[in-house]
Amino acid sequence: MIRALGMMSGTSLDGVDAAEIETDGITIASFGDSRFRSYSDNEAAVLHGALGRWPGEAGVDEAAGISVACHADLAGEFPDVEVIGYHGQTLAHDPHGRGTHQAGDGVALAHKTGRPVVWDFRSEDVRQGGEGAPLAPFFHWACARWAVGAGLLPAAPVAFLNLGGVGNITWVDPSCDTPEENGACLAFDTGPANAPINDLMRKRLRQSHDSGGRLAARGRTNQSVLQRFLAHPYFERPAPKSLDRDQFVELSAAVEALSDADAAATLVAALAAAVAAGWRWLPSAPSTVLVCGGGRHNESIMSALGAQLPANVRPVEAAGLDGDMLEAQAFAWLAVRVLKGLPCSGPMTTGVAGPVCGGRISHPKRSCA
Ligand SMILES: Nc1ncnc2c1ncn2[C@@H]1O[C@H](COP(=O)(O)OP(=O)(O)OP(=O)(O)O)[C@@H](O)[C@H]1O
Ligand SMILES: CC(=O)N[C@H]1[C@@H]2OC[C@@H](O2)[C@@H](O)[C@@H]1O[C@H](C)C(=O)O
Repeated sequence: MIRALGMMSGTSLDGVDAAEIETDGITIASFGDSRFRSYSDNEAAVLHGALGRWPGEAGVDEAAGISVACHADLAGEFPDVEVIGYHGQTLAHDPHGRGTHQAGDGVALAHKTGRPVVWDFRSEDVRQGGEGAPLAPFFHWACARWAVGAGLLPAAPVAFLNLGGVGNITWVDPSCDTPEENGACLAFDTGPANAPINDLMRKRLRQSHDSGGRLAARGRTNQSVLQRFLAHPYFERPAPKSLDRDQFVELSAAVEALSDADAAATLVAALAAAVAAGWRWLPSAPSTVLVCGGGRHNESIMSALGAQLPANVRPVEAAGLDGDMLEAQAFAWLAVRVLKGLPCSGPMTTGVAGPVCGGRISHPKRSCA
């Protein structure tokens, strides 16, 4: 077993999650400590300013520097880990065009932390024709197996719905022995999740998010905005498929004329309707949807999902897991898979032709005695 630290800074741009697990890259032996470090206003402003940019473009080096500094800070709080899985900050994602761009530098992080760093998890999948995202699905398989083993889930297909800046869903059959085998997983990004809500709150009310979904709870969904949103061709595309953070900019533009509460309510309804629109791509209807990511703290989102999905909608804590740290844990687990040469994605998670290992391994500089 290897003690690994995973660090994830997601598309909601709120900060960096760090979590430790012990694993052989297949089984989860134990979950360890975790921490969150939020971005300062200045860091968040620089990262927001660099969204949509590619390596070499203005602001990208500064964003990468912020990413390395924040991650090095956090890693210092986990002195016992043997390897670090470092996702980096996604600034742009265009898998069938310019590629995928996670700002950061694993070489610099390895030097700063003195630990081997596994990073650049998505590029190889994209290079081989895949979406490069989502990558947490194989870990969802490991979590489902862990929860079944602990008697917290029945050995039946279940879905994990992650609500970060963007939403992504994984259908998992925990009776499969490997995540890459046919029929084990099916995954895709569902649509926008917290990113447009956060953007609305920041722009109109100078708040980072709609705490508890209280603003949305006071509003009414604008049906014509919702119907226009659902006419987007993305929903007709079969899975696997992935999204860039701001691929649905027209949704944010469409709520501009609405009151604060109606705009928030409409964005929540759009999130839930997007998940419901993706339901048809699942191999079978799961009886339970386990929700992870910050969106599960938004009660308006949870009740909209409960109303729209033909399944029990529960926070992932119902299966003994930590919904705030699942993605960071995923990159710890994936780092160990990369070290062992095991695949991190496959045809049913990113649409790539065959299983892909991906990731780069950077070692700290050795000083000469
Ligand atoms: N108490 C809360 N009430 C409402 N929303 C919340 C609450 N806590 C967190 N959130 C939402 O969840 C977001 C953070 O979610 P999370 O940490 O899962 O995102 P991420 O890791 O950036 O995303 P991604 O999955 O896209 O990589 C916040 O920006 C906010 O929008
Ligand atoms: C390109 C990119 O960073 N995508 C993120 C984003 O945030 C959620 C969703 O879109 C998912 O596809 C992915 O993150 C998670 C960790 C994943 O790869 O599974």
